[in-house]
Amino acid sequence: MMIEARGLVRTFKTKRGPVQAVQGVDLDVADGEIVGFLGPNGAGKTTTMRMLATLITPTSGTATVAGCDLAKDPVGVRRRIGYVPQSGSTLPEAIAGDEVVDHARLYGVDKKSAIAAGQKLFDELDLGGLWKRQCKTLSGGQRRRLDIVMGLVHEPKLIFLDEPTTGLDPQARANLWEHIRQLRQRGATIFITTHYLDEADALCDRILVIDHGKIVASGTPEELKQRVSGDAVRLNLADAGQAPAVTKIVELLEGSTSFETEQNVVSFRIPKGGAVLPGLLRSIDAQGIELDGVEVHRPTLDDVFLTMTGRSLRDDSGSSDSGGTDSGSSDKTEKEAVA
Ligand SMILES: Nc1ncnc2c1ncn2[C@@H]1O[C@H](COP(=O)(O)OP(=O)(O)OP(=O)(O)O)[C@@H](O)[C@H]1O
Repeated sequence: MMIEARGLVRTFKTKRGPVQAVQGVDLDVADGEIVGFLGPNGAGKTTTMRMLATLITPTSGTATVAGCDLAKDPVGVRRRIGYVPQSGSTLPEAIAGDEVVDHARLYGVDKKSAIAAGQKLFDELDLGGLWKRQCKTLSGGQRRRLDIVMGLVHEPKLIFLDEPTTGLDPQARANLWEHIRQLRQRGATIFITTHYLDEADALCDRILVIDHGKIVASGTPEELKQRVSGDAVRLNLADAGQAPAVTKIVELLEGSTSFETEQNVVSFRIPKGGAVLPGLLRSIDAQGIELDGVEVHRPTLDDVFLTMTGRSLRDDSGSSDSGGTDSGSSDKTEKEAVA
């Protein structure tokens, strides 16, 4: 197991009283997995990740990360991980390449290897030609990719990525996905938070959903989608008058729920909609009822979210870095802690 956490709790003291950001999280991440950590704003994702990356200490609970005990050997954990914070980790005045090399050297990489590894990553993440640029002159997307280079340059076996694709254009996102897949192929384990559900769906082997500081669901994207809502089926009837008869047939199907009729359309949800369809069509046909069309929609991760948390993840938070937390002030802490 690359990460094994039990009962992780983190409470923040604030002027308005304690904030229970993480309230007893158990999680396991196997070697070589890409695990997506999803949840609405303020759910506790960043706090959990920062605990696992040794940047803040848990109020209680235990964890083994990359083979080292989080409490007893935080230095061992730090040496084996890469962490790309939401808020970025480069200094505006610094030269991009220098930042990368300095960062790698903190992890014991010699200068020559650090330059070679850094420049290779620059090429792979479309930063070619920017090695000597001051960080503040880079575009937002370039700076984000520079953050990612910083997290990868020392070739960690476990990589924490906190919303790595926020602020990237679609092409850069796709490029980063490809890169993440390659990292996994080389044996790395990836723990990633994202607000983009399509990203989680396409990239992650497994997804953990957190809400109000607690894990509320865990599974492959496919399992989660099946478990929560089932497929949505819409039957277009040639004659709206047949809707009650069709509804009766549909209600008899095992696992069918959420029946709705709107004029000549009967809709419902059912697990594995594609598999029940042939039998259903035969039953409808046997009663002499004519259909104009049938649609089956697989549930999306957003459906999962809505069912699990009562909130949609598809809000506008992906388009800004706000998130409402202390991302500005955490910058320094993260840099110091890693150093
Ligand atoms: N340093 C802090 N001091 C006080 N409260 C904090 C601190 N850091 C986080 N919190 C609070 O803890 C809760 C969880 O925050 P966290 O940043 O972990 O959520 P998140 O799931 O990462 O959210 P987002 O998607 O917006 O980044 C929030 O209510 C947040 O305001």
